[in-house]
Amino acid sequence: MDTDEECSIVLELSENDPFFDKKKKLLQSKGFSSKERIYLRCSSGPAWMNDTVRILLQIARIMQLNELELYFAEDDTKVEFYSPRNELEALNSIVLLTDKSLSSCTDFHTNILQGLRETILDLISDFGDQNNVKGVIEKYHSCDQEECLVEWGKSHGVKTQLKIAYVEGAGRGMIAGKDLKVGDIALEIPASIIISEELVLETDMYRLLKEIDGISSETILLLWSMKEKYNCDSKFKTYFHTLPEKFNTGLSFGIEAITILDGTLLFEEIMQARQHLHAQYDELIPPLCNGYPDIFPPELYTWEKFLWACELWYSNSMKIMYSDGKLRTCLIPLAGFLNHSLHPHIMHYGKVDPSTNSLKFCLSRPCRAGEECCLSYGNLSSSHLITFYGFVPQGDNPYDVIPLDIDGSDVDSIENKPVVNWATHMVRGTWLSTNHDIFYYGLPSPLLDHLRRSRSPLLQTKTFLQGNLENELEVLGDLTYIFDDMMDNMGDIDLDNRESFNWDEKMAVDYKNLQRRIAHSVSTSCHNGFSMLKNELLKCMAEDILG
Ligand SMILES: C[S@@+](CC[C@H](N)C(=O)[O-])C[C@H]1O[C@@H](n2cnc3c(N)ncnc32)[C@H](O)[C@@H]1O
Repeated sequence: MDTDEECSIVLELSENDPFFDKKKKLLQSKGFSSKERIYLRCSSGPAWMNDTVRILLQIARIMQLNELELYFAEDDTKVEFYSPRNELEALNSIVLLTDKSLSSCTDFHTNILQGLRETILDLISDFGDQNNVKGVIEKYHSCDQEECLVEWGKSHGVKTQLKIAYVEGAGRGMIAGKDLKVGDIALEIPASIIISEELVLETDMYRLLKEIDGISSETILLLWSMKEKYNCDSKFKTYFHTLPEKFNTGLSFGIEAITILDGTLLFEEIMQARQHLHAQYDELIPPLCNGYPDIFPPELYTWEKFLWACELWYSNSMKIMYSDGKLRTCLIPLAGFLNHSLHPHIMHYGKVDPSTNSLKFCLSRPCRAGEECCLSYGNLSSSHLITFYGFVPQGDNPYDVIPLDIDGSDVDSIENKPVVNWATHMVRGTWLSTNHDIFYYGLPSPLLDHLRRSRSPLLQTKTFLQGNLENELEVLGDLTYIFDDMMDNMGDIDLDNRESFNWDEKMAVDYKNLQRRIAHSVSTSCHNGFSMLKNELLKCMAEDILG
């Protein structure tokens, strides 16, 4: 921010950004550099604010891309939107920049900056309104246990603007008690009531477990929580009383649901996770119960109770950065009622504030009174959410990708242009793409470029020359083969008796339909591509004949 006559904001891509080169290239493709000074000139016409905001957002979006979004980001000026997460991060990053500038600018510039801030806040609000997935509140349930926990929390210093209620399809959730705006603290939890490894350090259990080679603090905490749940004198007994008796995650899927999943990515994910947990249980628990039954009473350390604790930690824990700079996996009473959304209100919550020694859940977008206030659990695919949390989020999940088992290593340069390497390749629903033109087809450019180069390393790509068009047809042919085969392997689902399905079978069917829809969209986009390419090839041949 300049303090002289010209008011400006500088957006700079950090050199420490792990994707600096890729983002710089994308910025350049849209006519920007990695450091852009944007002048805020109200004299430059009535549309200056909209024009300025559009440019600021274009740059901020690219700077805020994560790796997966970057893979699917099309180097095409038509693309204005990458993902809900990215949009909110980009808008919030501009608010942060204006706040910083406002704290150091002259009176002359205050109005301009405040005007810009208001405009961005309106955009954040509009973005939320357009994308709100309404949590339907089931008012008739009572939340006695939960109310006790709120009271217990308040007596330990919790500050909350949220109430607990039942939300259709998601169990309990947290609802705004009044209108909350960007930056407001919806919930504040003192570090003293967070369940972390610190609690266990002084116990006999810890002294024994720490001797086991390679045991993680997460595993120690998990074993501690299995016993603490039944400790009548536990400081956390009010918290443990509010936990469900059953979690219903993918880890507890029955054989029928698993059978439905045959041929899907989720099948592999659940099988691997279960094998891992069984191996861990067999290695750890019987020797502990046999050797130290006083500390590990066998009746508290059954396989079922172990699975319950695993599901608790997978679905309810958060990774928190403490003031000492250490990242700890924690259970956080009350915050554990916050549900996940693809359009979350709260995106940043993982750091203990050293000045208050508390964890603050601040809003990145407004939440109206009576609206469910949601978190982002992270950039997670539906298969991960089913396996470890037991639900499929509503709406289009940009992290639902199908990885492709092809060698990702690329040559270093082609046509004298440096090639940006990607170690792995993937696809997602092509309905998420805005560019279905020839040479794009709604598919990710890194994948297409890789397939083009591996078929024909020296061709000039994206040209209407016959050789290149034929190469494109072969690339799309390879992809169609992969995805038609995937759909065949998944088989059909008999949906006639869906209503009689159990919770796990329903989830399995929903997931299979999702993977099928993605594979089908890729196959359809390839077929549309074939038509475009064949038309161009015909034109090419006609021109050749006509000379
Ligand atoms: C941290 S807890 C949130 C509180 C939880 N609803 C409860 O009643 O205890 C995480 C669990 O909430 C549920 N959940 C969270 N977000 C959800 C969503 N968007 N849709 C459906 N269920 C959700 C899942 O069962 C998940 O394992």
